[in-house]
Amino acid sequence: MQLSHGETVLSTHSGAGDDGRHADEIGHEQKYVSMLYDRLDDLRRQAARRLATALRNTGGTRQEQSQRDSNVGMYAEQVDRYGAVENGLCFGRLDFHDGEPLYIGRLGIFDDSHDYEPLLLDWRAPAARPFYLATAAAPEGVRRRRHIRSRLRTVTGLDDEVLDLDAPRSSRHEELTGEAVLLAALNASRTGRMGDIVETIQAEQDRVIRSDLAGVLVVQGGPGTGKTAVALHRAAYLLYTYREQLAGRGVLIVGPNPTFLHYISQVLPALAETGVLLRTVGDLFPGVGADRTEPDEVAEIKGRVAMAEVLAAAVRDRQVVPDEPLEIVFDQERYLLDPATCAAARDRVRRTGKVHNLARPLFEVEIAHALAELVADRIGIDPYADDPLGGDDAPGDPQILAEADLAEIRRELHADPEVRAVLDRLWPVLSPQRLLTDLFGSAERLATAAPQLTDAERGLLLRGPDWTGWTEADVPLLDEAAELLGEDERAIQARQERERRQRIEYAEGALEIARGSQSIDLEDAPEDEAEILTATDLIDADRLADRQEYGDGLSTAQRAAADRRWAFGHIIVDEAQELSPMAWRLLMRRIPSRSMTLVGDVAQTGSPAGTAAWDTALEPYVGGRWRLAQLTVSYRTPAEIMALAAKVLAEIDPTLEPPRSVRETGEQPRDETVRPAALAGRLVELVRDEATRLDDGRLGVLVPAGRVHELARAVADAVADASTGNAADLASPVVVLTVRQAKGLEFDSVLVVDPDRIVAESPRGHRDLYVALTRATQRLTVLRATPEPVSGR
Ligand SMILES: Nc1ncnc2c1ncn2[C@@H]1O[C@H](COP(=O)(O)OP(=O)(O)OP(=O)(O)O)[C@@H](O)[C@H]1O
Repeated sequence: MQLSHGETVLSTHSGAGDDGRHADEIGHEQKYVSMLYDRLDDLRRQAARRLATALRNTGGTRQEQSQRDSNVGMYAEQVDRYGAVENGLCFGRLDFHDGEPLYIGRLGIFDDSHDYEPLLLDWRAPAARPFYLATAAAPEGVRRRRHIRSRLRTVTGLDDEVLDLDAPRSSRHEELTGEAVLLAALNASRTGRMGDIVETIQAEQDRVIRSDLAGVLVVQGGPGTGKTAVALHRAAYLLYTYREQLAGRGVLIVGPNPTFLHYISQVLPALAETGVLLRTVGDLFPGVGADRTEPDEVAEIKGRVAMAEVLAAAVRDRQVVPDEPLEIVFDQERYLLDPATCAAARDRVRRTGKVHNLARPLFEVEIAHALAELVADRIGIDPYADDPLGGDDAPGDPQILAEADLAEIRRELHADPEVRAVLDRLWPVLSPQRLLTDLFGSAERLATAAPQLTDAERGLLLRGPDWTGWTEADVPLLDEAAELLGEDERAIQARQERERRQRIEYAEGALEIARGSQSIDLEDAPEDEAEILTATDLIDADRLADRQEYGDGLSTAQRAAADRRWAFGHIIVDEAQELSPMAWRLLMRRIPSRSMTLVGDVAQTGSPAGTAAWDTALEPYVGGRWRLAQLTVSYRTPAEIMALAAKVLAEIDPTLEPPRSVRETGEQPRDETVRPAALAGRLVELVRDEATRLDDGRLGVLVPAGRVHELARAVADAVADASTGNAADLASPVVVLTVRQAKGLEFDSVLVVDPDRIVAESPRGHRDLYVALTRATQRLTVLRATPEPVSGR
């Protein structure tokens, strides 16, 4: 392994075979690290004990219950947090020219017997920053940066960098920190799950991670520059730095697909942050699972911003004025409600500016009023007469009496089933689902609501009568419709019930944690403590859930997930270039403060509805008020592979610069061409061959979408444990995916099959190929079925 660039540090490695001095140093660090683990154990026991006590406390006033509930949440979270940092608790040490050394780790531990001196600094604390930023040229007072390697609780090695321009240099790399540890991490076999990079965050990444909370930050970077890693560490950093501000509102991370979310799902828990909500856009309409797929061209139309107008028109279209007078039988008499009356009622209600469902009661009043006048006419009540009932002896004010009669008639009309049926026809209460189902199920409705689309486009939107379910592109439309319609009571009640169920789940989780702590701690807990811990059995999840209702939002993520109108404290979008204009609208509604981090690469846009320029996507929401950070170094893709990918990038846009690879492998990508009929056979041979070289790593086979079933079957027949599809198990040694499914993922070795077809399959085909070619950390093989070169189109 060679480095692509130079560096100004001295790197010494200690481990097996090291001299006595290193052994002493390892022994010294081991002592310190063991002391930290003892403290961690104390903290964990203390939190478990407090959780048990809080759980045992029942009764009291609502306010007391609420206080206890927040304690339950807080201690449960602490138990979680202390458990999460078990691996690699302390990974760094800074020695300064003056003063005491600082140890850096996954969380802060303080010495309560010595004025709360830090024993271990949280990596996110400002004082820990030189660990990531100090260089020989700008050492920030640091003399030596030490990476402490460990397995479980044992220190296994040390990597030191002396930040001294005059020190002997072991490499030429100018910009890397913790080079040896970094390269070890980059060369390690992939596991199918993303790991954290907290030990080796690089300076340009650190600046993004610690950028201010406010405003929109766009992080643009080529493949493998660590955008996803940075996005996740930024979430952890923001929660640490702005905990007060974010705890109640929560942080949402949006990713491109469920496989990707699964791939990254371990990172934040390993950083002891569990409260972040990970979702795809398709998950963001509570109660709807977007599990159907549809052709790209349909998704593209649904993603257009014009769909907002289409939906608004579709709602207006449901506020009906009949062509003919409507006959209503009330109290055995026939009445005719004429179109002009309906139109006047509709216009008056529209003018109030209320959204459709919330305006329906106003429309009811208008129509009941009009009908009541017809009824009054017939039975001879004259609201304007002095004595509407005509009797000389009628007591009281005749006008008041007339109004009372009219009000009574209106009430009866209101309750009358026939009148209600008319109201439902003229101004139906609609759910977003109903509006969309009716719209996409009717050519006439589409023609009325979407004159700006062509016949062919409307034809693409039209669904057959037995269509059920929703696609990802439907979700922003449902959300838009919900805004236009307003929520009716039933939806609110259903949501409250869902929230209650989630509180029960949360409470069950808290009880599990308490019981788990009980079994860990009982061995060495004094007897009375064991008493306290077993008290958790007395509380059931249902009761705890009821108490949570008045709690302070410790299940923020769950509450946010169930509430369409939740306003988050911060939103991070990964692969943000894939969002359609309608998806942007949805997300912006979830973040009125516009505190967002958007990471992506406009050169990798695969979705036809996605964006090719950040300013176009953001203009409608923040104008030009967003800041851009660029990541320029690729940690994933070795230089040899990047050189090949760069040719495809030039096809996409010759002005775009590929990222600089941080390393070379010395192995050129393989390129093979076979006759089309021989492709599947040769693929199987290559997969078998690669599988033997994999060691413990993973092979990704990336194929054209149009051939995925056929080629996945061929691979599955040839090797055991191959996985494929939207729910592919990335831990399998061999995974067969389309490029879309492989977005954001990486493998030790990658086989790109039939690149020409990948390019031909979509208008963004070159971008797809660029993504495919940049997924490998070690080896790349391109298998073609045509004689054309990869970049030759
Ligand atoms: N500072 C770092 N230390 C160790 N590993 C790193 C570092 N930065 C990035 N990596 C690793 O490089 C790989 C690529 O990172 P990541 O997936 O975040 O890149 P990306 O920019 O999101 O790529 P893509 O655009 O292809 O989705 C990952 O394995 C990640 O862990």
